[in-house]
Amino acid sequence: MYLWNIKIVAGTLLLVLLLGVLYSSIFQSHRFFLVFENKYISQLHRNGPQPDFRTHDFHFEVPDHLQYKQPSILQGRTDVVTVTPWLAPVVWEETFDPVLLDSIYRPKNMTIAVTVFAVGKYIMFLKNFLETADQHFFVGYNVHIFVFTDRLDDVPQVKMAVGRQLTVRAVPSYSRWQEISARRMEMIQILIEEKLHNSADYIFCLDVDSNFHNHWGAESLGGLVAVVHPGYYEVDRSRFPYERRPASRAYIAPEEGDFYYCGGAFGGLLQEVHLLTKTCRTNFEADAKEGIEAAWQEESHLNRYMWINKPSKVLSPEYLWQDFKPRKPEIHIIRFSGVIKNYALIRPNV
Ligand SMILES: CC(=O)N[C@H]1[C@@H](OP(=O)(O)OP(=O)(O)OC[C@H]2O[C@@H](n3ccc(=O)[nH]c3=O)[C@H](O)[C@@H]2O)O[C@H](CO)[C@H](O)[C@@H]1O
Ligand SMILES: [Mn+2]
Repeated sequence: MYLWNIKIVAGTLLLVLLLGVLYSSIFQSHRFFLVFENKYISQLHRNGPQPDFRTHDFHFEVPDHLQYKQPSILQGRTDVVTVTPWLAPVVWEETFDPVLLDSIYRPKNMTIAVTVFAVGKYIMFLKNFLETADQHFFVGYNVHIFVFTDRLDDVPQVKMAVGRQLTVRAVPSYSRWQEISARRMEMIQILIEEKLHNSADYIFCLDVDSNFHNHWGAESLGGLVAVVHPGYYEVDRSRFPYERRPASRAYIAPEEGDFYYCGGAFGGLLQEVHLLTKTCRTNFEADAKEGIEAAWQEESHLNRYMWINKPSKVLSPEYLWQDFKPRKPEIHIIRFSGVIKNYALIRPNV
């Protein structure tokens, strides 16, 4: 009888122990999951409260009897890759027909918003940016350019074609160029929430120290649009200048990532760019609280975002070249390109 009691007590203890182990393992994994979610926010509130964005029709109707070159699935560019492994188009010259695209998109009467920051001495780049945009960027569409600057009196008067408008927003200046560049995410997020969500369809966020040289139009439209950086498309991903410290929310491991994308040009539908900017801003600020600034500031956070949230359209380096780089044979046209600049003369810090 005594032995029987000991067996019951031992059995009960064993059961309690097993339940304890089970409980703590579930609790721990749950907690780990929460910490992970918290630390590496890849995208905020896709299903949560969002501004009331415009709805879109993706109906591709063309006028009767429109004349254009016969499409082929056998002939076309063979020197470059024109689709990603997740089946997003990669846009290169000669992969699209601008006449056909305009006949689809122009009747939709959409508005394309553009953000461009000209803080401190970068105001010197604004005139050429605006003038060349008028000549090459979405010609014939409604284009609304938002200039963010701390030098309101120095914004140049530039004549713009019918259907195009410019709005100037005052922004503070920061003492470090890294901060000026990175804070763009926050300001674009706020612009979309306050003003754009129901008055534009697509948005492109561009560097001011760049000029347009050739057509940039409807072929670039997509849900989430990224540009492959001209300096890294021939480089193994382990050598991309991604943020490599695991402590940062922009971290990407050497064997991870798709392309190295530019911080100087990205865009897409307003709701997509809203999520991107909000997520990058949140992660940038959370890193800053822990004393970390990613290797290339918001560009590093953008690269992590685009790795997790694959862009639906990828623009080739034709869409952001660099003037100091000799043109490569695969680059048949340069549409937009960064000017050569003297960093020591124009940045507030070195
Ligand atoms: C071509 C490209 O992808 N460029 C990116 C690259 O370096 P960049 O050398 O192109 O950076 P940058 O000096 O052009 O700064 C980015 C942008 O911030 C604005 N600005 C900057 C400093 C200043 O004093 N005033 C001012 O207005 C301006 O719009 C400028 O174009 O890495 C940066 C990381 O931080 C940004 O992601 C840039 O977009
Ligand atoms: Mn730049």
